[in-house]
Amino acid sequence: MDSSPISSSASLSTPKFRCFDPTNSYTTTTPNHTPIPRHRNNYKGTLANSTYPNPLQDNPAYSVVKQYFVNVDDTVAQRIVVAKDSPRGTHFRRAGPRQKVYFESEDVHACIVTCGGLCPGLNTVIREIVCGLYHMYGVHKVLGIEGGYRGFYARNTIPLTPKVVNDIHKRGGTILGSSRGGHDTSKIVDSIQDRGINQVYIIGGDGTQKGASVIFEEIRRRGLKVVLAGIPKTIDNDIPVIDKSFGFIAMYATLASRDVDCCLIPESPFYLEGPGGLFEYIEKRLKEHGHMVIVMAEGAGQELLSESIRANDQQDASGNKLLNDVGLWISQRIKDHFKKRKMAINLKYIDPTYMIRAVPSNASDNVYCTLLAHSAVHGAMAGYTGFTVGPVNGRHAYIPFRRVIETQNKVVITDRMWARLLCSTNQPSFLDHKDVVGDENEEVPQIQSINGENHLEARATKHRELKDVTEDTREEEPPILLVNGNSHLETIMANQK
Ligand SMILES: Nc1ncnc2c1ncn2[C@@H]1O[C@H](COP(=O)(O)OP(=O)(O)O)[C@@H](O)[C@H]1O
Ligand SMILES: O=P(O)(O)OC[C@H]1O[C@](O)(COP(=O)(O)O)[C@@H](O)[C@@H]1O
Repeated sequence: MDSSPISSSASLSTPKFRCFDPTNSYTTTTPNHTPIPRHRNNYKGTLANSTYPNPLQDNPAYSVVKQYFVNVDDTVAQRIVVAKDSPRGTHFRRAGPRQKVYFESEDVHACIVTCGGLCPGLNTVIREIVCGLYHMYGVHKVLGIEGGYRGFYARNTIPLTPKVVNDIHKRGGTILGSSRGGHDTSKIVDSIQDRGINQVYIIGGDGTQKGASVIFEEIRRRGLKVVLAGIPKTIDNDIPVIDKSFGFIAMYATLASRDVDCCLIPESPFYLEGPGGLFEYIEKRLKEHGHMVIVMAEGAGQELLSESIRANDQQDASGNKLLNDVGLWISQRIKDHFKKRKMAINLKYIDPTYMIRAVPSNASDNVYCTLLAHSAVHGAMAGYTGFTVGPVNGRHAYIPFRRVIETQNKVVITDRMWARLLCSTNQPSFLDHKDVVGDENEEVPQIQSINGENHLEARATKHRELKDVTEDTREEEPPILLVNGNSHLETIMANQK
């Protein structure tokens, strides 16, 4: 029986379910204190007791593994660096196979859905959920829901077997299709209920996890014995708590490729004109090297657009704000600037969007996606529910939906990783030391989190007003490659050759 301190069996709200800590996590106050469960309300992070032996114990592939099963008491700490006598912080349930499982294999009827924007790796996750269920747990009823959330009530389904998914990880996109919008909680849960599904695997970004959380609440409200597992994907790294996700990010692509001379991201406001501005840097770089590559992440420099252009409150079907295409606007500003300075340049602007989003995943993401999928399967088989799986400080954990939807991850531009990028490109930071030092008593966040950077915005605005100070002419046309979106530079560079 599961005797985890974070899954107290003390309070039963219905005869069917055991009542659990709402976050599947707990917080300790001091190093010596016993874990204190948080919010002991009516949240249920698991179905009833796991009673069946895990079929993995008879699997020859795993019989060689010492201590293969994860102790039900094991947790993963969200904060691993803590000052003496400071709170220990939140702990999450450690992911992995349990000695006892909640479901008997033949009783499982699982389904998989992919939602939101495409991301390299979706097919790998689908493949590994199907193969994990089949080969590790002997589960043979797995259904693919086509076309995202709306597919639950409006589209077809595909039976998924290891044979069907065998090669899909070599292809981009998702074999199930995806969509934005169309989240109708009632209809989705009706469909889950009508089809007799008891394990739901939902792969998607922050919007998808929000949708999953609402479905989870409805499932609970109806008292259904259905587990819901979220697998996070994100092209823009905005899911908090987890160390990383699969997909591509302008910052990491820049760091990895070393081909980029300047990477512009929304978290780091920049300005065009005057000392320390983008134009000055472009000119310097072109004079030094004769060419340069600028990467613009989606959403970078929105604040540079005038009020009239920015007055765009449109949203996509999922409610995401539609961003303006700053890349095109900046391309024109760069051209105008150098024309005025009588310096000939040859600027090529490329917006790769789905060329990036729809490529197959790379080797490292394939392995990462496999771990995510297997962790989700182990959790679901053990009867855990309402979680997103992901690595926290390097160890996979089951993170309650609430934790991953309450905030958005951002790049912290006063962290070492952004400094590494600045160091690798040599681009200006668009900051002064005094902007960075700020309040010396301010606590450095341990994970990337939302931080108010308004002083940076103010400075960027100030510099935007500055005018050119020198005139110069050149005859050659040094090329600039401006790459927009969440860039996968290998693709871009290959397309250029
Ligand atoms: N707050 C929300 N509540 C319920 N469903 C949501 C919510 N936000 C997004 N969704 C649904 O999740 C799906 C994916 O969301 P979207 O924002 O397009 O992509 P992503 O998951 O990649 O961020 C869509 O079907 C959308 O309707
Ligand atoms: O590339 P598309 O389909 O136009 O979507 C753009 C949306 O996707 C995002 O880049 C987020 O990607 P995710 O789908 O990974 O959450 C948003 O920032 C933006 O709203």
